[in-house]
Amino acid sequence: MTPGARVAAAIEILDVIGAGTPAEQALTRWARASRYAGSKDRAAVRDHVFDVLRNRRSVAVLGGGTDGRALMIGLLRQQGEDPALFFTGEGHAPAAMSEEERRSPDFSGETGERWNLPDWILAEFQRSLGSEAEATALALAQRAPVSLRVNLAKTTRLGAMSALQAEGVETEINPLAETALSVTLGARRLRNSPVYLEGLVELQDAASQAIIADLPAAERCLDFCAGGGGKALAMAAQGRDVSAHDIDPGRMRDLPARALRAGTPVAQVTRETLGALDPFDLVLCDAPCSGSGSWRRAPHAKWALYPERLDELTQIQDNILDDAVQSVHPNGWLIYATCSVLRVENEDRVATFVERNPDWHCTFERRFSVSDTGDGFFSAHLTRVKD
Ligand SMILES: C[S@@+](CC[C@H](N)C(=O)[O-])C[C@H]1O[C@@H](n2cnc3c(N)ncnc32)[C@H](O)[C@@H]1O
Repeated sequence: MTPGARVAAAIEILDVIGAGTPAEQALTRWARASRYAGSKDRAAVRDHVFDVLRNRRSVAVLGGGTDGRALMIGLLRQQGEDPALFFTGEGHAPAAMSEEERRSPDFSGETGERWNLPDWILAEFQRSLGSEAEATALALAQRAPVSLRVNLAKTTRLGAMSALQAEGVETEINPLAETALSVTLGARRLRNSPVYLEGLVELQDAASQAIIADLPAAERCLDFCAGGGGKALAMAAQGRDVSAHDIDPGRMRDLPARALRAGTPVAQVTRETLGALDPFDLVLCDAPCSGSGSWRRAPHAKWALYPERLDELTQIQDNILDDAVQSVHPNGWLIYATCSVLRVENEDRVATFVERNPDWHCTFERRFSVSDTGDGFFSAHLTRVKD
C-alpha cells in the first residue's frame, strides 16, 4: 500500500469508530476485508488510527473537523507532514484537499486541546499531578512502550534477552523492576516466538511489575481483582502461594493456560469458596479504575470517562477494599493498586479507608509516572496498627 492508501484506510476505519464501533473491532474487520494489506501496512494503519485516538482534540482542531478525513489531515499536520502529499486522489489515496481544507487553522492552544484531555478532568489532573500534569498529559498522547516480564521461575533476565535476540526480538533492561525488559525491535515477532510460547516471558507493563516487586514478604496471597491474572502470575513467579478471585470469573478464563505456560500454579477461588478459606497473608486489590495511567494503550477510555462514572468508580474502589479486608489475616497486608494517575482514585481512597478503619494504617505509597519505561500506576500497603 502507498502512504496515501494507508491514510485512506485509516480514514475509513476512523469513520467506522466514529459511528460507534470499538477501535479493535473496526481494525480487525478492515484487516479481514483487506487481504492485500501486508503486516507492515496493517501496522502503519493501526498506528495512524491510534495516534488519532490519543490526540483526538488537537487533531480535530488542526484538521478542522471530527470525521476521519479531517482527523487524518490534522494528525499529519501535527506530525509535521504536509497532508497534501498524501491527499492526492491518485490510486487509492484520499481525494485531493479542497481550498478550505488547505487553510491551516489557528491552533488556539487551550489547555484541554494541547493536553488532549476532556476539559472536565483538567482540575483533578492538576490537583493530582501538580508540576507533572502537563508532561503526563503529553506522554499519554504518545505511543506506549512494549514491556516484558521475565519469568524468573524459568530463566534469568540476561538469559531471556539472548534467547529473544536469537529470535529477532531486541530488548534492553528496563530499570523499573528486575524482571522488566523493554522491547526495542521486533515486538511483532514476540507472540509466535518459542521464548514467549514456552513461558519464559510475559507481556506486562514494567510499572505493573514494580508493584509486585515492592510487595512485602507474604506466603499465602490472594489476588482479589485478578482479571486476566497478570499480577497473580507475577506473584506466583516470586514463589508465593497465589489464589485468584474476580467478581467476573469469566475474566480469568485464560489464567489456567497462562499459569501452565509459565509453570507457576495459581488456584482460582469463587465468591462462595472465599469465605470458607483461611485468611490470607496478603490480599491485593488491583481495583477497576479510570485507567488514566494507561490511556495511551486504550485511548478511547480517555474520551469515554465522565464525572459520574469517576464517582461510581471511587465507590466501587471503597467497596472492594471493605470487602477484601475481610480475607486478610490479623497480621497480614492489604494492598491497593490502580493504573490511574488521579488522586481521587488513589491517595484519597487510601485515606478514606483508614478513616473508616482507624485500626489500619498505610505504611507505603508509591506513584509511577507515565514514562518511556512504564504506565502510570499507584500502590499502597496497608496493615493493622500494632499495639
Ligand atoms: C484492573 S482489572 C485487574 C487486572 C489484573 N489484576 C491484571 O494485572 O491483569 C480489575 C478487575 O477487577 C474486577 N472487579 C470489579 N469489581 C470487583 C469486585 N467488586 N470484586 C472483585 N473484583 C472486581 C474486574 O472484573 C476486573 O477484572
